[in-house]
Amino acid sequence: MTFTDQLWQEIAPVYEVILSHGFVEELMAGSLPSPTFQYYIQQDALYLADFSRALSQLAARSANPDDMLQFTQFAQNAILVERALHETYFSLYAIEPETTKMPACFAYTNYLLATTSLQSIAVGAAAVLPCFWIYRQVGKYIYQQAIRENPYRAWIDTYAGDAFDQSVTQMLRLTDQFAELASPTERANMQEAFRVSSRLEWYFWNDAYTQNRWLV
Ligand SMILES: Cc1ncc(CN)c(N)n1
Repeated sequence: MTFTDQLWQEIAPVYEVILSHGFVEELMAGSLPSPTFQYYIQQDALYLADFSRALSQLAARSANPDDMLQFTQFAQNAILVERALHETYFSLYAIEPETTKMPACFAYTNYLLATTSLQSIAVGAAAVLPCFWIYRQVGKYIYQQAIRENPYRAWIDTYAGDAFDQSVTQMLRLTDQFAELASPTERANMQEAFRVSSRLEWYFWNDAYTQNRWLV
């Protein structure tokens, strides 16, 4: 069993509650209210800018030029590919970008930036891995079940598509390589980082579903 297989096994319960979350179920059925999706897409635009920054930090800190190139490509795609998806929905709904990060987005982006700048590259890679892997799995799961005329079809096709699939496979390979070189303590820190980000993925969808705002 690879290291990343072990990571997935540990967060399997988190993945199960993500799949049964109202946001994912309603997105799949095409019945998710558009204000819920608008909140999500506005927060996600803020998230992606920092996600890309976190990947750029991993690129800058890489000793190996191939790793540097790989992280740079991931950082670029987060802006180019996923932003194009966002722009589709921004113009469809005629909404403006949001400037305030709500609690889950705030927690998640700060966690990614802190981890990729202050921890080892291996731990930083484990922290960003759920952003790739969980989205691919959720995308494929929804793709298999969703009706064709789904208003969220562009979102579904992006995350269930081949291009995203390939980047996830590359990210998994990189993480397994880092784990091979890591000490037992560092591997434990990688597991913890993967767990925390996986939980924050759930919170991100939950904030959108509940339209959560700062209460104080
Ligand atoms: C919150 C979140 N996590 C992951 C992804 C996919 N990169 C995303 N767009 N947004």
